[in-house]
Amino acid sequence: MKDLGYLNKYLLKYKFHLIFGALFIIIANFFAIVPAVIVRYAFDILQRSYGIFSSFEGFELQENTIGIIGSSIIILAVLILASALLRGVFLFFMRQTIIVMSRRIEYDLKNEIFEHYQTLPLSFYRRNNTGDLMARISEDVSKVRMYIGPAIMYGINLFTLFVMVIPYMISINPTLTFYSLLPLPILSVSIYFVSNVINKRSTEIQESLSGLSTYVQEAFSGIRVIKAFVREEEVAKNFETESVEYRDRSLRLAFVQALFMPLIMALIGLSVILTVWVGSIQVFNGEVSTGNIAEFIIYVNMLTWPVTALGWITSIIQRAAASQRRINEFLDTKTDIVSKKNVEKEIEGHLVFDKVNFTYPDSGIQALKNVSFEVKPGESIAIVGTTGSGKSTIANMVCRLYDIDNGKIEIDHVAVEDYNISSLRSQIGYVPQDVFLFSDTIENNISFGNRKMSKEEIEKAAEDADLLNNIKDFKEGFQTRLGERGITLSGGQKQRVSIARAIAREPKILILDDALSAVDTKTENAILNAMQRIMQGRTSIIISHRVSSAKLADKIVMLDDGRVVEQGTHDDLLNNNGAYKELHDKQLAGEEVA
Ligand SMILES: Nc1ncnc2c1ncn2[C@@H]1O[C@H](COP(=O)(O)OP(=O)(O)OP(=O)(O)O)[C@@H](O)[C@H]1O
Repeated sequence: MKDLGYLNKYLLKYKFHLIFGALFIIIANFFAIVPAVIVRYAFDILQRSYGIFSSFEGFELQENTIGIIGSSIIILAVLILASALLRGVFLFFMRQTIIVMSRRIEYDLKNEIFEHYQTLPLSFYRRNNTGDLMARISEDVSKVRMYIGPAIMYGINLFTLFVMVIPYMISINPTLTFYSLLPLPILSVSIYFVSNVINKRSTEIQESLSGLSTYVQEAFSGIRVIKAFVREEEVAKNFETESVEYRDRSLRLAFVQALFMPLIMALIGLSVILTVWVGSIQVFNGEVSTGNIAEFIIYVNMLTWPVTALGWITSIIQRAAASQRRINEFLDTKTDIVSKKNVEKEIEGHLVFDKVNFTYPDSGIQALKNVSFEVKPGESIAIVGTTGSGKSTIANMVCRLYDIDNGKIEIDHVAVEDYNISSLRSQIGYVPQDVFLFSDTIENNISFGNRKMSKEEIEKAAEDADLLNNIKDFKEGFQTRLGERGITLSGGQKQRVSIARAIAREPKILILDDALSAVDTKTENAILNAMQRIMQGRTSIIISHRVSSAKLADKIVMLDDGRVVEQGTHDDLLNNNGAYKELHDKQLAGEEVA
């Protein structure tokens, strides 16, 4: 319950919805009670009039009596209709205030969680899988909404109806009240247990369903591999196993759900029987009228749903509390990547790594060991090395996606931790190793870093990334959609869109993390030459496996197992006859053979 306290700020925000909602519930309940009282009057009028009617047996006056009784009943019927109508109007207002409030809070909460997600560091995303992140923002928020909406609404309804009806019933006859309400607590407790079983089974079904959809999604994403390895039959068999589990769980749920209504009906029936039985005895004792029995039956029916709802509300609140606890867990996770001094300035791009050590927090792998190098503004540096030697880690450090263990990383003599993070990142153009493009147009993908880019700027970026000719070949040019419902680019084309996106924002530091691995050496050289213009006046970090990319850089750093083993110009390193020369000769020989 404590966890749900987090939502109080939202309830406060929408307090007027809540207050008016409660008011409308009270008014609607008032109009629900009125017909019961009218029915009692009608019954009593009928009973008394029957005596008068019989005494006029054989007289003309008997006809008139029928007329008088008939018109009184019609008036009462019109009053009942009017009450029902007014009740309906106020029930409409009740939902329009409280359910609307719950939908607004749901919207606010989703936005709050999403915005919070965006502030969290990469390590958070490595610890938690996407499914978990999605579940909290969709399923958990929906469960919480059930508390803010239906649970609160039916809770207030139950409370006001009890306060209004039960004292009134007791004032008429306490004994009859006791017997007619006797089955209701049993109803409430049974509903609580039944709805708990329903919830448990629904959750199981949800899990099966998400397992099933993850399986289908992966099967279709990897359809090429499945077909190439002729695994269709096995995949279909696995799908069937998952489906069978889903079907069986659904059937188990259907069984419990089928119990729900009969249980309610049986207990209501019991209440009615008790009311009629105990009521009749009291009519004979002269303690109540027959009208009172009719009135009590209506009250019992009126109280049944709220009492049923009590069990249901309790289980909704429990589930909402569990969901809110999970949401709070994420909301309480704060990013540890915060700026120390919030320095916001235009950088020139003087980058210094000084004895930097870094260990990935989740894997415990020390990816950088005592790494030192310097790049002057406008210079280019190539970082080469074997797989897993720590090249991409250097890019992560410059963008401050992680904080280093010790040592110093400075840009323009200011430690990276002191920069305002958004300001720093917005001046860096990063082409990651695993290209990620959005399912959007090519134009929007290129202008992603700065939506206010002009058409000319976007075209220029595409030209510099050697992409313009490809785009011109597409029927819709820059408006061509990529991804699921669009076209599929080749690996090299994707890399070039990613490069265009990075250079379009005119960054001060440009990082190409193995950005040309999917293009041939000829295209690689063409792109790098075209990029000379862009790289001018910018600090460029070119991370590569290939010596052909590295040799264009002003300086080369050779990494091995997280350590700098050599650094200098291409010629220096060739003269050194060390690891770089060895890599160079190997790749040259490879190219000649090819
Ligand atoms: N996010 C991460 N969490 C934990 N460990 C990581 C993470 N990223 C990389 N590592 C580990 O850190 C080491 C350096 O990885 P890095 O990606 O920097 O290598 P790389 O030189 O770029 O390799 P490649 O050329 O294959 O891309 C590797 O041993 C890798 O397993």
